[in-house]
Amino acid sequence: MNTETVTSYIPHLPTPLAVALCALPVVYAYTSSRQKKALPPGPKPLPLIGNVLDVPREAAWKVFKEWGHQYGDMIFLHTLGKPMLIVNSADIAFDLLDKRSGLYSFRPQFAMANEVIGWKFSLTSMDYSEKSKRQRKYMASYFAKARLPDYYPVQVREAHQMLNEILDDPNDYRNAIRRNAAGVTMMITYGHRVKSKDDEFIAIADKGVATIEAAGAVGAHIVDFVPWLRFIPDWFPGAGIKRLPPGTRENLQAFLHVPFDQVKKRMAAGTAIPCYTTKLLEQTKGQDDEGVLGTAALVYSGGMDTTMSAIFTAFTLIVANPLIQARIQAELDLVVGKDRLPDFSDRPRLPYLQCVISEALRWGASTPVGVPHRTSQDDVYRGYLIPKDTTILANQYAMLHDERVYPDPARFNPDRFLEGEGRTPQQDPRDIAFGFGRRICPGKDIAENTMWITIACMFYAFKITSELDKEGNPLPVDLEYEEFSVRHPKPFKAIIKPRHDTTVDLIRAGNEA
Ligand code: HEM
Repeated sequence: MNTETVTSYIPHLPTPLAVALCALPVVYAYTSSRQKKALPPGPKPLPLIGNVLDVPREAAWKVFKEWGHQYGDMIFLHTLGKPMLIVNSADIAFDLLDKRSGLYSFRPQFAMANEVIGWKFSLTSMDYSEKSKRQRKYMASYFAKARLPDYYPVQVREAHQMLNEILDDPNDYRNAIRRNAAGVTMMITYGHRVKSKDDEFIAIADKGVATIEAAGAVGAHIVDFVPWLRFIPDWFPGAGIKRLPPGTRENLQAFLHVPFDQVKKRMAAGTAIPCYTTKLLEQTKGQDDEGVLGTAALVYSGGMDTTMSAIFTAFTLIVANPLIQARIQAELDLVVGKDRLPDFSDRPRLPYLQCVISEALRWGASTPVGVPHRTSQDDVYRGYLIPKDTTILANQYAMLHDERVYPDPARFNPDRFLEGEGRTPQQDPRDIAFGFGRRICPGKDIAENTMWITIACMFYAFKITSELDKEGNPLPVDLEYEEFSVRHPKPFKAIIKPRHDTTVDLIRAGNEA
């Protein structure tokens, strides 16, 4: 399954906007005591159907950003008996989701995805609780900053293999980049080496991740609003309301169990490669296999498509801006020299490349509305009531393209983050792009490292341009996105050539090391 077709339903980001798009809307009813406080502004709801017709079906984050000019940075919508607050500014997101995270760390619940298909195992769909805290701890300990150097060798090896694959078939560069990211994920999670893009475990994982598609627009199913309907057996007349494409549940179960069971077998045989799953199984001593299995699957389902999106944004923008590419390469040549490929030890001496990575995370806004949060109690903020059970959409796209914070936001300009010589770098986009508070992305640093080594190796080794016109000039790169809950820049044909005579030998030698 091609990832691009899967992105709209990545379970990590369960098409949150669909909440506002579905049938059976009911305008939220407020108790008289709450009515004393005003709700934040927003488009006027219609009787019965609330704001359902107001919410655009495509790239709603862009429209929400525009609405900000009319309603401000907090926009309230009435949908399906579930109120929704769109937050357009980072300052408000920090105030609510970080500083008041005790009230803002639940998740909205979607019965079709969670109960009927089976995604309730996923930390992303769990309310803040002892269970979710425990699972976050598993991930936080394994992906803690101090442990990240342990994973450098895997990330470097996979990046080197990617360079070889691109040398062999430059036209298939996207699959080489994808195999590289999948290779890192599978090795770190299950100790499984991905040798080719046709790897069996990747096929199982992709099919598993794709099962969330069966939820359609999450919220588009009646079980999302009448959750007890999920208990009706499939044979019961009318149970078609929750019928799934054949194989959906099985594919999800295979994704959860096949790689996990293999690790267990290898552990029993003493042949397991140390990885997330072995470490957590040893640590939990059979007391929480479900938590280990679920969080292991989340490393793939939550981390793959998002990391790919960020890498492809950086790749596309660097190719689209030849001067930026030349600057990256000049910096790499100076620091790395001509006799080896880049390594993590070079990173502190490559400040411009770091600015490019940060700017790609900003510009691409991979997860434009993050993963929705939900309030566990009523709150009052800036004089407005934010009722209990309000779904909070942090509009990261609007925050990362906020002209008050990032002047000329549509321009890809890594210089915004340069330090020194009297400069004041603009707000670090990593504080926004990975979410907020108690639910902040636990994979943010490992994701950035995979992105960094991939881009460093790619542009150290290759000069990359877009297709040429008849006069031999590069054609402009299409900078449009496929707009899903994980956004991807559109694929384009690139011309990829080794930069120096010696580069081919370096790449081939890198693969053998
Ligand atoms: C560039 C890559 C990535 C981006 C942009 C990204 C973004 C995000 C965002 C915005 C959230 C929601 C945070 C919130 O609720 O406020 C999130 C949650 C999460 N991410 Fe990532 N992520 C990336 C990579 C990864 C990786 C590599 C992993 C696994 C190692 C991962 C695992 C998770 C998990 C498990 C959650 C749910 C946390 C929870 O619900 O408590 N992500 N991510």
